[in-house]
Amino acid sequence: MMLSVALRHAFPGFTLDAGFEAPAGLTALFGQSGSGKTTVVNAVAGLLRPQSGRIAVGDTVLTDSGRGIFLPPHRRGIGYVFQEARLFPHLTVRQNLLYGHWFTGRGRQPDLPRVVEMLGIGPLLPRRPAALSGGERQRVALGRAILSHPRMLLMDEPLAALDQPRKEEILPYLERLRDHAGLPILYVSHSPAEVARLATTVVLLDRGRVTAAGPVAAMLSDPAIAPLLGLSETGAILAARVEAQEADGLTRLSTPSGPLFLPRVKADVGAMLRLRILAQDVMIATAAPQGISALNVVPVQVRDLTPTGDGVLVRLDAGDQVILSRITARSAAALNLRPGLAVHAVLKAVSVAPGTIGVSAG
Ligand SMILES: Nc1ncnc2c1ncn2[C@@H]1O[C@H](COP(=O)(O)OP(=O)(O)OP(=O)(O)O)[C@@H](O)[C@H]1O
Repeated sequence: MMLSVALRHAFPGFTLDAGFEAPAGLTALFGQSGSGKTTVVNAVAGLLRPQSGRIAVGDTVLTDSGRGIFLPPHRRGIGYVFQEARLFPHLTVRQNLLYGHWFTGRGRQPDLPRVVEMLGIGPLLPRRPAALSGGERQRVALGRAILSHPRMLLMDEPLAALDQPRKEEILPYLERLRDHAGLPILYVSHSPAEVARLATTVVLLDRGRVTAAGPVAAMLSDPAIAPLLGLSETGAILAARVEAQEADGLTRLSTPSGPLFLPRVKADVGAMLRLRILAQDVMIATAAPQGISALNVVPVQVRDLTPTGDGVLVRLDAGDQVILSRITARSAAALNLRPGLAVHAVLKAVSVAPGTIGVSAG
């Protein structure tokens, strides 16, 4: 199942001219304020009829200006999750969950037990929304969206109204949805950390146009693209496998370029993790450093150097993965860094914050 979007719509002073494809998994629509994210979301939802364009999910055409097709919002089969969970206050959680199903279930059995289990909301079923925390409400809203048997999910900044602990509570459920729902999820976000943790595909919008799109690891490790998310947030993601929980509180991970050690990660041995390593937290050493406190020294090879605002972004090949490092131009010159040079990337164990570790499928 794939969402494909091609749109052109001109407002006075702003033209959206955007096309992208969102496969099953989570596609993050990322861009500055005013770049056109909401306009895309409204067009996909059927709240905006574009002057020209085509939007389809799999074989189902939602909008096709050429053929005069424009399905109304309630016939699009889209499950929505907004910033604020819009639950019915007078209904219990169970009734809220089944509400969408009554309208769109089309006779199918609701898969309530499976969804309740996936979202961990069993104990909440008899309660009303007023008796839930913000994070719990958002989990119920996710459940309601899934139980409406949608073709796709549309999430517009679903975590923006939550504080950090509440966000942490929801993220694992979003990961499960991403990996197990088998649906395209179009996810609007302002947050590079959320994109790095959740996205399978990233679509970058700038002034109404798609400036880059592709798989998350490639997008976040591309020195021409990554800084568009904000230079201080630039960082590659690495896939790693949990190898062991060690006695001194560290977790040993394996990557194609060797082991990594992190403060205890709550994950089972064998689990695959997605690590985010900010470019500003990576130092480069031309010789294997001795007598330093950093635990993680990874042998890498310089692929290229890209000047950025106030420094140089160095792309480092680590096995078949990429690490980005941001250093000063002076350091790059002093180390005589050049493509092909074998060096060591020094990562501080603390540079991988718990909030940016995600579990991913495969
Ligand atoms: N109905 C409208 N009439 C005129 N201009 C509009 C209309 N809707 C949106 N725009 C303009 O289109 C541009 C893109 O707006 P949009 O809300 O899609 O951006 P956004 O990326 O979602 O921004 P934000 O992150 O701030 O929500 C803005 O310049 C906005 O003023």
